[in-house]
Amino acid sequence: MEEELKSYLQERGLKVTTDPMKGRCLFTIKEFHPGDVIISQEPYVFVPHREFTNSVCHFCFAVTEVKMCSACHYVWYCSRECQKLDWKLHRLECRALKTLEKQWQIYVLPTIRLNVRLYIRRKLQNEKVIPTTAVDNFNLVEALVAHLSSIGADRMALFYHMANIVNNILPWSDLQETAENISKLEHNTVNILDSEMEPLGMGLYPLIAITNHSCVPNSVLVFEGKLAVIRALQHIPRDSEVSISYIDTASSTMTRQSELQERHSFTCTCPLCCKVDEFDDMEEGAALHGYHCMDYGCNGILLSNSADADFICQQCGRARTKKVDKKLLKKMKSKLAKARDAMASNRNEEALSLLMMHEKMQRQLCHPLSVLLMQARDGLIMRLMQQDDWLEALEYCRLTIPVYERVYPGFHPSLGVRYYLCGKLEWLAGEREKAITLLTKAVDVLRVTHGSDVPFMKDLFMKLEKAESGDPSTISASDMVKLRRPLPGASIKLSVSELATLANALAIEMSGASS
Ligand SMILES: C[S@@+](CC[C@H](N)C(=O)[O-])C[C@H]1O[C@@H](n2cnc3c(N)ncnc32)[C@H](O)[C@@H]1O
Repeated sequence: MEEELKSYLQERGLKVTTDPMKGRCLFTIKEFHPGDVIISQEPYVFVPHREFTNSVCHFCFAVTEVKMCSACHYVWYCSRECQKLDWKLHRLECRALKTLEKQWQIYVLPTIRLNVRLYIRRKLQNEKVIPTTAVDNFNLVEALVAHLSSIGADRMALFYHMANIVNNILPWSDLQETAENISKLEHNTVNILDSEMEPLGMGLYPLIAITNHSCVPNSVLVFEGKLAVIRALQHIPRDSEVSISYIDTASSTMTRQSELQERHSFTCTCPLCCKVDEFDDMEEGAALHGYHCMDYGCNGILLSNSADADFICQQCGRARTKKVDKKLLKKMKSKLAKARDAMASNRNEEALSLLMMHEKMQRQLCHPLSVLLMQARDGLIMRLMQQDDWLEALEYCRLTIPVYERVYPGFHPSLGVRYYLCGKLEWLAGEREKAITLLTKAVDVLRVTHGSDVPFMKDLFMKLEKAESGDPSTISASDMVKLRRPLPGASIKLSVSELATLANALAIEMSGASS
């Protein structure tokens, strides 16, 4: 099988090498050009995220009307075809889930299902019920990193608890092996994103998982349904390492480094991370996470040379004292708390107006290129779009463009998707020329990241063509997909709410055991 894999990769201009720091690496043995597909793979196992359980087909990952499996009530399909295609695997899963004792039913979370499916798929491949190929076999899963030695005792206890849940669903599973697999899944599973880079679910792609991370990657991971595709973002000469980004790169070097260490158990030494102590890197961090100059006409970056010193604008020399900021921060916290209260009791108008006030205060505090401000505006755009307030959403969307251009430079899917959204909003606002400019920019970026053949791109090409010909039906309200915050493209951890549910279950079980 190893030889088969080698020749599979060779045919695609690739090879696997090993590096003492990174482990396995994916290398090119031919050159690739921007937009070229480097490698693609169907998932070994995959499940939708909890919030999409009943809006995404559990087999083809289409976001559409789905029907529940009437036997287990856990799995949903868009058609009889999808149900049939999944049946070999789901048959065992279905039998296990429908006989599951009631007290265990609430723990059938996506991460647990992923493990259950991993077990079943391996069993079925061992029994030759499901065929194996060079790129679809459990050996590839076995070769993935698990970082068991760097897992803390608390986390390991949680993995064993999860393994216990899996064992209640599949009594023939092995506790230790499942706990180790959970760690493996944590380090290698990726978020499956839709074309607008919205996370729909998670999948394990053992071949794709050989690709290492860089904060300045030469490639990008995108999805066509559940098919994972790695595309070149630039010219990649032969004998180069293929890299993708595991995280949202819109953050300072220190933030990126701690996220990579915490979530992926390594220290990044990419060209951007190597600059960690340099002045340029500090300035960049201060723009992304720092304060606005007290002269609101000045866009200088503020730096402080000690913990209790004022911040000094590097452009005009004005100082910003921390005392003033404390007051403003207190006001902002209170607005945010009130907005959350309003959201919790569905007082949406009130929540929106509080969030707008909060954003205004944030403008006084944050540098115009701040990612915090950008994220707050993304949240507002989403809320305004949910209320079909296209004009107000456009105002905020325009403000985010320079920040997106800075934090997602070059061919970045998030930038392309943002140009697309802003272009659609400009069209709805009657700004034809601006819309065409933005849709053209979207095409330029997304053609490289997504390729030209996917339905999403065909739709964009058609919209641009219609806009250029002045067709009034180019974009309508139904084209406005509700925006959520894009998540990084690679690797998942258990979500906070999943962890809370499981930790709670663990506490209950332990108190039960001791009484
Ligand atoms: C999805 S795997 C990538 C393939 C991995 N190198 C292997 O041998 O299977 C992720 C793991 O690879 C390693 N890794 C990825 N990118 C790295 C980098 N830039 N520097 C050091 N280690 C890295 C880390 O151990 C990380 O947890």
